[in-house]
Amino acid sequence: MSRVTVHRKAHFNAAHRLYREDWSDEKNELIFDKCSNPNYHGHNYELIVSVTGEIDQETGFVVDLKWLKELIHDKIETIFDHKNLNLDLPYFKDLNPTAENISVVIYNILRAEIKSNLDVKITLYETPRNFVTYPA
Ligand SMILES: Nc1nc2c(c(=O)[nH]1)N=C([C@H](O)[C@H](O)COP(=O)(O)OP(=O)(O)OP(=O)(O)O)CN2
Repeated sequence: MSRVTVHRKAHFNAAHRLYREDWSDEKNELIFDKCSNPNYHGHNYELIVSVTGEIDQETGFVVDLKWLKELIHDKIETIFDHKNLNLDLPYFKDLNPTAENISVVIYNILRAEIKSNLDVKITLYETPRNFVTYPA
C-alpha cells in the first residue's frame, strides 16, 4: 500500500488586529507592536491543505482534488475572504487571530469534513516569509 500526501493551495485576503481586551493599550502595543494597530491591517493569506492517506486502488486518488478544492472554497475562502477576522468571524470573538490560531480554526473546520482515515495538515502563510503549520 502507498501512502501519499495530496496538497491544495488556496488564498484569502483578510484584515485583523492582534489584541487582548484584558490588557492595556500600552501592553498590547508592547507585545503586538504594529500588529495591534486599532484600525486593523490586512494580509494576503496563502493556505495549503495537505491530505495524507492510502491511494484508492479503483480511482488512484487519495482524495479527489476537485472535491477538496470545492470544500476549501465553500468552508474557508467564502467565509474568510475579504473579512475582518476580529469583527466578522465568531471564531475570533475571544481568540486572538494570530496565524497559529487561524490555522487551528481552519484545521478544525476542514477536519470535520474529511474522512477520518485521512490525515490533514494546514500550512498558512501570513506573509511570504511568515508561516505556520498545524498539527505541528
Ligand atoms: N507567532 C506569531 N508572531 C506574529 C504573528 C503571528 O500571527 N504569530 N503576526 C504578526 C503580524 O500580524 C504580521 O505577520 C506582521 O509580522 P512581520 O514579521 O512584521 O511581517 P511584515 O509585515 O514586516 O512582512 P514580512 O514580509 O514577513 O517581512 C507578527 N508576529
